[in-house]
Order: sequence, then C-alpha cells, then structure tokens
Amino acid sequence: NVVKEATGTGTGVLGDTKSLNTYYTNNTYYLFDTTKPMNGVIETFTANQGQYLPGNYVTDSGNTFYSEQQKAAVDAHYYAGEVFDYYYNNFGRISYDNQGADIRSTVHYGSNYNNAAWTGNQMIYGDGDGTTFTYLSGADDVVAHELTHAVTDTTAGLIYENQSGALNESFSDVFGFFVDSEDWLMGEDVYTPGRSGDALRSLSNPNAYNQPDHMNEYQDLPNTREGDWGGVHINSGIPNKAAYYTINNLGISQAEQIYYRALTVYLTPSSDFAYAKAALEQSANDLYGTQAANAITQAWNNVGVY
Ligand SMILES: CCC(=O)Oc1c(C)cccc1C(=O)O
Ligand SMILES: [Ca+2]
Ligand SMILES: [Zn+2]
Repeated sequence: NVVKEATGTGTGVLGDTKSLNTYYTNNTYYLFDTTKPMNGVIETFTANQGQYLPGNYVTDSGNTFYSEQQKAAVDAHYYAGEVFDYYYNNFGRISYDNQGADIRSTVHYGSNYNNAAWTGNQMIYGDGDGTTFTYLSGADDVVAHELTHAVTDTTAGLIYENQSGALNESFSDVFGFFVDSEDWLMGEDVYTPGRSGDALRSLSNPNAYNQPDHMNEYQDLPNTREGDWGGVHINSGIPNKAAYYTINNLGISQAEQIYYRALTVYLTPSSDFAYAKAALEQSANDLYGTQAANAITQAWNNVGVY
C-alpha cells in the first residue's frame, strides 16, 4: 500500500525551522505522526480561537507549515513528539499511559488565553494575550509539563489539591526540567515575549516568582479555584527546590530514574510532602543504594520536610 507518512517543515513560535512528521491523504498533509512505536498517533488540532475540542486538524497542501497561524501547531506537534521520545528512550514508557494512547493537542484554544492544560484526555494551549504569554506551545518545558500531568494521572493519580496537588504540579515542573535541562526556569520561552530573562517559575529559586522554597513559607490557601486549589502552583516551590538540591547532588541521569520510579511505583493519590520524601528515598535506595537515598533525605530536610 502507499506509505502516506511524510516529512514536512514548519516555522515554530520563536521563528525557528523544524521538520515535522506528517501524513498525506486527500491531497493534503496533516499534522498526524504515525512514526512512533505505539498503536496511537501524535495529532495536532486547532480550535481557531474557539473552545470546541478537538477542533480541526492542522493541514497544509504543500507540507510547509510556515504561516503565523501554523506556528503554535508546529511546536505543539514537534514538542509532543520530543516528550514521547523522552519517556520512551529514558524509561521505555509508550505514550503517557504506557499503552500507546493517542497524544492529542489543540492550539489556538480560546481568546487571548494565558493558559495551557491537560484536560483529562488531551492537551490544550492558549495563544496568550501577547504580553503575559505568547502561544503557549512554543516552549518544550510547557509541553513536557502538560504531558506529565497525563503521566501522573495514569500512575500516582496525585489529587489536584493541597500537598498532593503541589506534588502533582512539581512532578510536571521537574519532568519539564528533565526535558528542557538547559535552565532551571519554567516557560521562559513563551512568558512575557517583550521581556527577556524572566519565567513563570524557577526550580533553583522559587522565591524569585513568589513561590515558597521552605515549609516555613507554606501558603495555607483555600481549596477553591480562587485559592488555586490550596495553592498547588504556589506550594510546588517547596518540592521543586528539593528536586533542585537532588539533581545538583546526584545528577540528572540518576535523579530522573528516581523521580520516575517514585511517580510510577510508590506515590498514591493522597501522598503528601513527607510521603513523597519517603517514596523518593525508597526509589533512590532501590536503584542506587544508601548514598543516593541520603541525598534525597538531605534535599527534603533542606526545605523543612523531615
Ligand atoms: C509550565 C506550564 C504551566 O504551568 O501551565 C499552566 C499555565 C500556564 C496556567 C495555568 C495552569 C498551568 C498548568 O499546566 O498547571
Ligand atoms: Ca526551561
Ligand atoms: Zn500544571
């Protein structure tokens, strides 16, 4: 049969050119990647600034995705593939559910929407308002953050509130770092396009973006939407700082295996910070022995978790 897999090219959010795994049918090319070792596909849609999901496939008759409106889709598609590869190459995980599930993204979601999310079965990316954010799929750490929410939901299932919710957020930031390990910042490539050097969050210095980096700064916020469900995006600074200490002590290769084992083997929906410390200690001991476990202990003690 006619192999319809194709290689297209596109312009990303930051103006860079990248090659894309596309699919040819009905005289046009789709952002539809069938090349990964999974029974699902990686597919990218546009909501055309609406809120209906998944929206329309992103297509191009010439397999050249160079237009302004195609930039967000180019990066959502390319980075979803990069994050699939990260989890497959480092842990042998086949898509977010380890069962080869379709990885679906929708860009241009909503109007000036300064958000990105995992909806429970797909990723969505706003365009940003052009001041706070540009197209949010333009950052690989953001895409890794969102897809890691899907990994968490299919493994530990950390409940998105209070300490378990802050851990849910932190694991997404930490794997965002592992995918984009050239800096300790989150979302720097799409945050405030008019200002350089800043970011949404920092793992090395959570205080820089008004997050606590120690239990004595834990924010007891209400478990409501207005309270960020008990401050899940605020209090994540504490486990994020512990991860920073751990990675500096053990290195990325050991840290990522420890974090993956804790997430997929030991953590449970209601795990709190103390439980996460124990889960990471156990994972470190399982994989690398006492010295590595001691590094976890030290990292969490440094942020006031004993
Ligand atoms: C680093 C990615 C990130 O934090 O995305 C979100 C944004 C930009 C707003 C609200 C929620 C999220 C999230 O995915 O938690
Ligand atoms: Ca980053
Ligand atoms: Zn998140």
